Amino acid sequence: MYLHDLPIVQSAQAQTEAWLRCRDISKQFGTSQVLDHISLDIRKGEFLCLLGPSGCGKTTLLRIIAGLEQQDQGQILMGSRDISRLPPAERHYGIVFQSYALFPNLNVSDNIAFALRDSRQAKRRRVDELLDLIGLQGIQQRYPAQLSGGQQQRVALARALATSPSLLLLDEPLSALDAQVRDHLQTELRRLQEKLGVTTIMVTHDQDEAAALADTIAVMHQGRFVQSGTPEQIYHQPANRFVADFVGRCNWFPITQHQNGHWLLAGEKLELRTAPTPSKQALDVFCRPEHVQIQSEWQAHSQQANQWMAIVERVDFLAGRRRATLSLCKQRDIRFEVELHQRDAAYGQLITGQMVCAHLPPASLTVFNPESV
Ligand SMILES: Nc1ncnc2c1ncn2[C@@H]1O[C@H](COP(=O)(O)OP(=O)(O)OP(=O)(O)O)[C@@H](O)[C@H]1O
Repeated sequence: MYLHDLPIVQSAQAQTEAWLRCRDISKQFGTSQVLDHISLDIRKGEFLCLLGPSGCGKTTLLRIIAGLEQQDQGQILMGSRDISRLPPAERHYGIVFQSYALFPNLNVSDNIAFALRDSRQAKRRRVDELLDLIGLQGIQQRYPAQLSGGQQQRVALARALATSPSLLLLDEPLSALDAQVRDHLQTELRRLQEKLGVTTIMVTHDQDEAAALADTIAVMHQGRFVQSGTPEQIYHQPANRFVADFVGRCNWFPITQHQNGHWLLAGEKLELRTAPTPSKQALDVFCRPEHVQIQSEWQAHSQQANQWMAIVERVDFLAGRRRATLSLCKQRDIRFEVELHQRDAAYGQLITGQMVCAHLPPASLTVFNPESV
């Protein structure tokens, strides 16, 4: 399947000409099909994240693009040039791996200058320029063991950028860092990528990281692309249940169809924006926690559709937000999450044991075809 065949409408920007194209790539290790006829287009200057769970084939695809692994089938094209058989060194790509992979016996300066073939003076100038770019001046003489994880990863980035590569390939470059350093480096990485305009493909299994960095996220599942789009498209219009579950927190409400055609949740009529195709089997309706609205019992408007009384069972505090688990009074085994910010009127009602009225706006509800992934 081609990314442009996938269900999300691509942005106008994404329709401009592809700079790098992977066409119908397949790869097997032994009997295991790791990449299954996948195709990918990337535009010049784009930041694309390959997002997916462990083992879905992200790194294998990145390694094939880098030339470190050979595909069984398919082509990699830069413009009209087929580079499928070109050795890695001739592709002139910069690569940063999860483990910093700095040479322990070389100092920062020599690590960064490793791939440069210039005069000693030109090398020194370039190293200074790169250290300036990544905000790490004055550590030229230090060895990797004398640097923090974040510093080592910045040096690895500087080394990858030293030869001004046409493509930057990043394999979970921030995942070994603690949360604060990772957040900071995410911002730095995006700033640097925009400043240099270097086309970038990053592998990650962290949806927040992908959302913070990417122009385009391509979600992978079992060696295939299941959806591609902007972070907002992927989050708000997931193409199927797998994507919905993978890119954020979800509520799944079981619904059944009444003989008169209405859909029911816990025995009450549920209004949906788009009615699912009639089904004998139970379906689940999907709603993000921040889309559930909470009203106090006495404020509830009796004419409003999609209201259920619910009990707050548990409340977690998350930096300015409350995330609560509730259950429907009519059917206590139907549990769901709600997320409210301090500025939301109902914030103070998310207290364990409190009875509240939960409203599920029809526009926030989606029912996926049960056959979708
Ligand atoms: N050289 C290899 N030989 C045999 N199997 C391999 C090889 N490289 C990868 N695999 C297998 O291919 C599958 C996909 O691996 P890959 O590293 O591409 O996944 P991933 O999505 O990047 O996962 P992770 O996020 O855990 O790194 C895994 O089942 C892995 O064990």
